[in-house]
Amino acid sequence: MLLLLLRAFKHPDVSYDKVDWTSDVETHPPWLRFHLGISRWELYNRKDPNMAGLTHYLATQRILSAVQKTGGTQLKLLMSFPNYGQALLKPMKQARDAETDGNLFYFSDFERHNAEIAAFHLDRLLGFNRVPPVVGRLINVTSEVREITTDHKLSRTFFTSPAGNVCFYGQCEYYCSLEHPVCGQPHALEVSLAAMLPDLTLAPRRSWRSPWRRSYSRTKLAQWEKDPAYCDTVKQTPPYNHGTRLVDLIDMAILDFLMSNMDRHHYETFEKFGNETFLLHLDNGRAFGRHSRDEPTILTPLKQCCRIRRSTLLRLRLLSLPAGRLSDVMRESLVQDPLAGAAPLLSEPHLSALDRRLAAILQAVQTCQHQHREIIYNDLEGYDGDFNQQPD
Ligand SMILES: Nc1ncnc2c1ncn2[C@@H]1O[C@H](COP(=O)(O)OP(=O)(O)OP(=O)(O)O)[C@@H](O)[C@H]1O
Ligand SMILES: [Mn+2]
Repeated sequence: MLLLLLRAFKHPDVSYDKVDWTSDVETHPPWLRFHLGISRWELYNRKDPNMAGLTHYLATQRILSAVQKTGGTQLKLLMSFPNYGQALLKPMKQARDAETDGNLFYFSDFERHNAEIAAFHLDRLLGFNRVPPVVGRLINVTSEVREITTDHKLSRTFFTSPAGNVCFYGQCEYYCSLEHPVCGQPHALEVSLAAMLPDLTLAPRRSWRSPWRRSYSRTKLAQWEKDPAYCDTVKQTPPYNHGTRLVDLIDMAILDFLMSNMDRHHYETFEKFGNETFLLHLDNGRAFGRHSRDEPTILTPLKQCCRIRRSTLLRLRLLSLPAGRLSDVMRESLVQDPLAGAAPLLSEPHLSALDRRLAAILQAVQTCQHQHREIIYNDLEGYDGDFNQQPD
């Protein structure tokens, strides 16, 4: 008892927990189990019982510190928990059902916290498992950011708005100004929290420029937009000329088309796994901006290359059947998020846009099948797994 009291005295509220885990997995916190479970082919296993623990952990752990995360262009915070776990926070900036202004270019769009959450669910339902787990959480910007931050550049930007809400804007390249505040109501703010990947010193990552990157210019077209045979060149260029890299890029285009994300300029891989590994689907904040129209150019890699993984095609077909329609399984999956109680994470028009876009992908595959003989990359050879079953 005395020992406990002494420990409490030595470690007041603001400190980290004493580390008492061993090499026994049972003693590991959820974030460490997540890190140790990363494989060459996926970021997590859909059936891993730790996944529920991890999301619950992110949604409920006491926040010990909040600092701005450098790198990238928009405001993000790095949150730390008492057991040394960390999460990347993106704040709510606009109402969930606000549609991106049609006069804004994709590179001027805000990031959306609900897009980060929905992208994690969608990626998992597609069987990719390449987005770090993300949950929604209602935080108190005063007690869980302002009062605990050691980041002076961040704390300097706090203010009380004319409406009486606590707001801040931080420091970053875009939208970090008094004109674009992030505001609580008056303290409560919806955010997304993504599990942090292992530290770069432990698991260095490589960043790859997407061959189908947009020009990020109002006037310039990218090469792929001018050359219909662009994929012929890509197919001959390492690492796209070997293994699963090209079909993985096409998987990523399929995910992006479904959620209308035009901002996939780069992607990352874990260096340790070399070129034979999955692609991380990080940064989905600009997805789900518009439900009333589709952006066909996002599907260009599929249309130009006419290649698709067999497992992906089977999953897409399954999700187009009335019994397991994508919009229905997404709706069901998203209600598990803690923020779903406030309002659905994706509005109905966004959900039905998923079904419409899925039909467009299957149509594109069919068009390919009329033009080419070998479009399917058989990644299921000798595999009698569960790809024909409903995703859960
Ligand atoms: N879950 C994560 N764990 C660790 N690092 C991450 C995670 N998510 C993103 N990052 C890193 O943080 C950087 C910035 O994140 P993100 O791309 O989401 O922000 P951004 O402001 O949209 O950036 P950009 O403007 O470059 O697109 C990424 O390049 C990535 O390397
Ligand atoms: Mn981004």
